[in-house]
Amino acid sequence: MRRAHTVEQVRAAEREQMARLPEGALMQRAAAGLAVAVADLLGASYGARVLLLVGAGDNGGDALWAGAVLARRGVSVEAVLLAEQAHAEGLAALRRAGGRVVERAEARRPDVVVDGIVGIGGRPGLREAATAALAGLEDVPLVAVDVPSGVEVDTGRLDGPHVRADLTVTFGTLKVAHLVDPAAAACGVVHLVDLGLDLPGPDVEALQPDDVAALLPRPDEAAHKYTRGVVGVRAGSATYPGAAVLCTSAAVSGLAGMVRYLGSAADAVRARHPEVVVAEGRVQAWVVGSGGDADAEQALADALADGVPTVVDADALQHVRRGPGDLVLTPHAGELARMLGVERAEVETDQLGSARRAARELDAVVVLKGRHTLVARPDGAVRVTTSGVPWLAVAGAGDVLAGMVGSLLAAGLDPWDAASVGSWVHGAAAALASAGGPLSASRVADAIPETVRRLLT
Ligand SMILES: NC(=O)C1=CN([C@@H]2O[C@H](COP(=O)(O)OP(=O)(O)OC[C@H]3O[C@@H](n4cnc5c(N)ncnc54)[C@H](O)[C@@H]3O)[C@@H](O)[C@H]2O)[C@H](O)CC1
Repeated sequence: MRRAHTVEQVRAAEREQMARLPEGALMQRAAAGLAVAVADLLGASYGARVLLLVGAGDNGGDALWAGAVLARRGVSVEAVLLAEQAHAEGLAALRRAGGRVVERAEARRPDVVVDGIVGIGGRPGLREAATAALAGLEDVPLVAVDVPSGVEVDTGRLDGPHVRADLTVTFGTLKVAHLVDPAAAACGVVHLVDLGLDLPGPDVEALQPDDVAALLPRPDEAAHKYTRGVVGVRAGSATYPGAAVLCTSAAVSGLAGMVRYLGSAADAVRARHPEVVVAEGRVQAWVVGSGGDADAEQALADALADGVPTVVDADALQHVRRGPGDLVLTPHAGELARMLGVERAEVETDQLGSARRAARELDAVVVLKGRHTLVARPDGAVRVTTSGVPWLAVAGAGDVLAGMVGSLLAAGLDPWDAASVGSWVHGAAAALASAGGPLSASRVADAIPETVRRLLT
């Protein structure tokens, strides 16, 4: 499990650790890890050029101390100071090692830029001096210290100009901005340097393959189709029969024991999946709404009347009301904006806050689909899905996700586990189906069994 903590949690843990260590030891650990990461990026150190952009605080101190380590390895290190003051010990160390402080205008073109402007002490946006210093370096590989300067660390929001990093070297623990978009997309590859911090429970977390494997349902020796769970699908319409096929393609991928389908696309579903039972009957979970069009409201009412966990997708989402029952809602940003009565841009800017608000207000698990899909629980717990690929942004992908989550609900996972495991497998199946290239939603559904096999063997 990857865990991300808030600035307050990190600072408290750092204070505890600093009390146990000699003065400055934590920063030395951080700087040493940063220097190794930059050296790896440079390849050959000797004669390479590194430009440090240094802010007023300890984030700049990390950069200066790392610069001193690199300078002792033969790297040509120059530092541009962007504030009235800079970390005194770090500055002295850099100069002792042969590094130079220069004005931006006289700095030589570097092989790597190190963003030590601000870290977890920064407010969102960039000041004029930072923006000016970054100008002209857009095509130079950039390493952010702790977090890219200008992002909102605890929410993942991007309010104003910010640094876009190729690599972010962070310390002690991940921060929320490393996992939650849109800030996560500005971090590049995130490398964590361990500081030995004693940390509380995380603010957000990201399932890893071993976590998913541990949560996936497996049939035992006595299993039969009913003990493995029956998932019902009420999806598709005369306008969108294909959504029913895609939704059942994922539901029938083998994680539940049986799939029932009720709706107007029965012929298309049966033709593609003869194992799907097109008849009324008991189910342990429903999936409603994918391609539902005008049928969605009645389909939702009929499904909710059964009082079983229900995935609500697409056209059924607008009919959801807060109420009893284990609901998993699977909106994209536009659908969530309509549900919350806000602009789409607000949801895209504050994905974490929007997902948490909807989960709390509707008393449901909310899956806010995106590059890093968020899975929010009514109590505020959030998991981030990092297994996907940009190629997954295709029509029908949401239909497949809904069917996937429904099958896990029917198999007995609780709504948060079903939604976060389903989202993770959905992303991983897309990565497998993509293999670096384009894909269709059908191929994602087809890749689910192999994705699960690779997790379980
Ligand atoms: N404390 C430790 O043991 C360790 C800290 N590490 C590094 O320290 C930074 C956090 O340092 P801090 O001094 O608290 O804040 P910053 O350096 O992030 O910010 C400094 C300063 O900058 C001003 N400021 C705020 N917003 C902006 C802005 N948008 N633009 C420019 N300047 C801004 C404000 O005055 C701030 O106080 C942490 O990220 C680590 O890099 C070590 O890594 C680990 C040990």
